Amino acid sequence: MSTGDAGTKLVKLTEIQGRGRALVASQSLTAGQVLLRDSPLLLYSALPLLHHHSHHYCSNCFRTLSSSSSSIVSCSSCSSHALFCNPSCLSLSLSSSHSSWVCQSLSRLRNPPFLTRLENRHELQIQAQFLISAYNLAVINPSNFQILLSLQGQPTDLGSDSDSLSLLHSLIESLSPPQSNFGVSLQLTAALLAKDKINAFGLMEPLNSKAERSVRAYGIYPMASFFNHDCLPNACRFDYVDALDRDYPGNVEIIVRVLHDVEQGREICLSYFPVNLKYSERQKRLLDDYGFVCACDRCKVESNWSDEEDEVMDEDDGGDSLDDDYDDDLMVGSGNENENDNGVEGDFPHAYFFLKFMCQRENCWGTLAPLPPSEGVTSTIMECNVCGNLKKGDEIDGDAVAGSFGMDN
Ligand SMILES: C[S@@+](CC[C@H](N)C(=O)[O-])C[C@H]1O[C@@H](n2cnc3c(N)ncnc32)[C@H](O)[C@@H]1O
Repeated sequence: MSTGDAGTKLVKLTEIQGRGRALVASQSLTAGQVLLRDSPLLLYSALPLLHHHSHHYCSNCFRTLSSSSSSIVSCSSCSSHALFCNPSCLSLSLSSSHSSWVCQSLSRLRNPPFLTRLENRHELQIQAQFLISAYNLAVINPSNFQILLSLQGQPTDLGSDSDSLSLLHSLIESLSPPQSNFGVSLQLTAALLAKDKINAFGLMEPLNSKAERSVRAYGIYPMASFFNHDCLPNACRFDYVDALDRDYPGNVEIIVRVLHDVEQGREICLSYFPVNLKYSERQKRLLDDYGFVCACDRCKVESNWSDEEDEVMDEDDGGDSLDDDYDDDLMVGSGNENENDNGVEGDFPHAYFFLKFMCQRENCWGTLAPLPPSEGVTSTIMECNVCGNLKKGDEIDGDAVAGSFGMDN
């Protein structure tokens, strides 16, 4: 686990009543500042077991393999199912994520009778790959496995799908995981799946011509797992999968940056999904997937909205979008008596957040954060954490944004 500046912890772990463990700023932070760089405890593929993709990734670092590269090597046992950028990725992986048990287990899952049980069940195939990585971690790195077990998530968080749990556990048992101090049990499998459900981050495919980005791999990050959720977050996370041109050593690290200045002692929160989702959807996802009722400032305001107002968030393109007309109606001075000092209507005080921090590219819905400050001076360039777009961010008054309702400055 690593934090932003060399040797300096910019966030500290604390306990907040009703929210569990949380990360708070241990000093004041400047907009765009990197407060955390985190490497995964474990990583696993988001692709189905038998995928027919035109391109492949390194099974160790998940970098795209270029067909013209002469350094690509494969696992001698499962050959083209596990390719690696170069011999060092291969040798690292053979003693860690692609141990002989993982290799044999994935090979068995790709064939009957295992595959038959998982056929057309994409989600179960991904969960099976997670469980193989997790039971492998228990053997190759017991202390990291212990950290995984200490993360939030109890079997009860899995909901009522006991059939999937039984199926996945019986698959794992029949793959005979190697002996570890933790054993193999239905309770452990259920606990692991709950940790995964609550804490996994998706590493996205870089945006290409497709309108939607897909997930390439999932990772569980020891420190980033402590960020709580807010529907108007003050930080967002970036990954730079396949990036070549950055000061960025790992392909699978995640980097968290603050959106605006944050004072010492403030909790740092991410949004667990795109910020444009409407109130009812956010509440449902947070309750179903994360087991809590969100009472953030934005939810308090939107809980008073009528169904029609909430629905407007979901109109246009048939998606979960804040449509352009809606922006105009609510943001430009309309002479409404509920306007506050910033010219923002009283029933939509977070309008500035959307203008300043939501990517306006079609179907993107990413969050914009300033590039890291240089010598303490905030950058005027905003970077989208989904599409990577860079845009000049000074058209909107930053003080008005920070001063608007629900934002900590
Ligand atoms: C990724 S973990 C975050 C760290 C967690 N608080 C812990 O103690 O490890 C997600 C869990 O934190 C809790 N949580 C996150 N955001 C919250 C919020 N805004 N209000 C209450 N609980 C929250 C929920 O239990 C959720 O399932």
